[in-house]
Amino acid sequence: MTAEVLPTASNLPNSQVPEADGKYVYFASGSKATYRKVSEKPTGFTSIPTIDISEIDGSLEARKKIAKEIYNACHDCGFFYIKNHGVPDELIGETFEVLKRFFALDLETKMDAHLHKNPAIRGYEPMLETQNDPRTKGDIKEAFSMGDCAIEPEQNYVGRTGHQPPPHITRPQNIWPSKAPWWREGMYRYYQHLMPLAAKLVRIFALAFDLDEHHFDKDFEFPITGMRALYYPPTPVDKDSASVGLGAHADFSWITLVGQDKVPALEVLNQDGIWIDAPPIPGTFVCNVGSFLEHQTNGFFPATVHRVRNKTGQARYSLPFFLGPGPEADLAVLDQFKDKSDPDRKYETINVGKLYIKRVLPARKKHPTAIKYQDVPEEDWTYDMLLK
Ligand SMILES: O=C(O)CCC(=O)C(=O)O
Ligand SMILES: [Fe+2]
Repeated sequence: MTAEVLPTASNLPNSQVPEADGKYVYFASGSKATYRKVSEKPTGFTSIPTIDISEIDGSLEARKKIAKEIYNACHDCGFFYIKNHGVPDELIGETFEVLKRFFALDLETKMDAHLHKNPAIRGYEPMLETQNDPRTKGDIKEAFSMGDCAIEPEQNYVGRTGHQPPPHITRPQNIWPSKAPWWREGMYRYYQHLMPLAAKLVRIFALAFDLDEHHFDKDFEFPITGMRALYYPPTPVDKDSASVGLGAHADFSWITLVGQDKVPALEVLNQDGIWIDAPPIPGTFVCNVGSFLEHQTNGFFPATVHRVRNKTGQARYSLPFFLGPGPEADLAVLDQFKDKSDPDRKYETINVGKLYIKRVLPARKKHPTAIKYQDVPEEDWTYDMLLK
């Protein structure tokens, strides 16, 4: 699934965007803009499978069955829904109520936790602050991100890892609004349920690859996580308008688990350049492969491109949970994928922390961390720049 690379979108006047003739679709890949040709004879996926994982704690045989289904879905589509995942519906419903309450707060209360105040580039982001698609004015959404932090007590670092946090981590990687303590509580309640579910899925992936179930445990001992609360106001979307909630992109994760409230807006790009809807299905999370897992499978599991366009006239809320290996992990292509899939790919081992920083810093050029290190050449960037 390689994309045809054309001139970057930012260099093109709108009238010349190749997508306008219906033959190409545009998306962001890493920090680059690129296009995919729309197939004349479609053969790609037309819907996203739903996988029942009720037996995720069951017998080895039952878990291998789930693993097989996930394997097929990841190869065919890069996306799948999971149902019977064990996270209570009430908890999910309550969490979305907390999201609505948070985004309805006055700007000043939210800006107290603006992500420019945090070196790890987490916290609150007001409307139009990111721009996944350079042809637009920016992404029409508000967001709040938090994630792994070795020293926030809620994350029980010592209990989970059996050792003390690294001594160089002296300040929290998350930032919270001082006037809304219930926000931190609500986000953590959900996080505490998603984290163990994500860990179980990592073991299912090991089974899917016919590896020891614990094969990836070391890389995920204290993984990089990101949880991003999102609010998309309704936007007018017509054929000629490029207005989007979140521009087309592939995720920078190993896997992502997205909780969606009731309003549909997520669209997934298939191999033919056709957008397939991924509406909310009650009681499910929609999951997708991110670029780390794509790398380890040599592209056999694609990090499928997706975008959000809220055309419904209603407010939409969603809550992706991004899981990646720990920053120290070095990811090689798994042996079984070396002769499969994309022959042009390089099999080099990638370091998670190094790749992570290369992805997040260029996307936030005005962030104080990006400014602080602007004269440092990219090859010298380290993950620890986000911790100081
Ligand atoms: O809002 C959604 O449904 C998906 C969000 C997403 O793709 C992302 O944050 O990477
Ligand atoms: Fe995404």
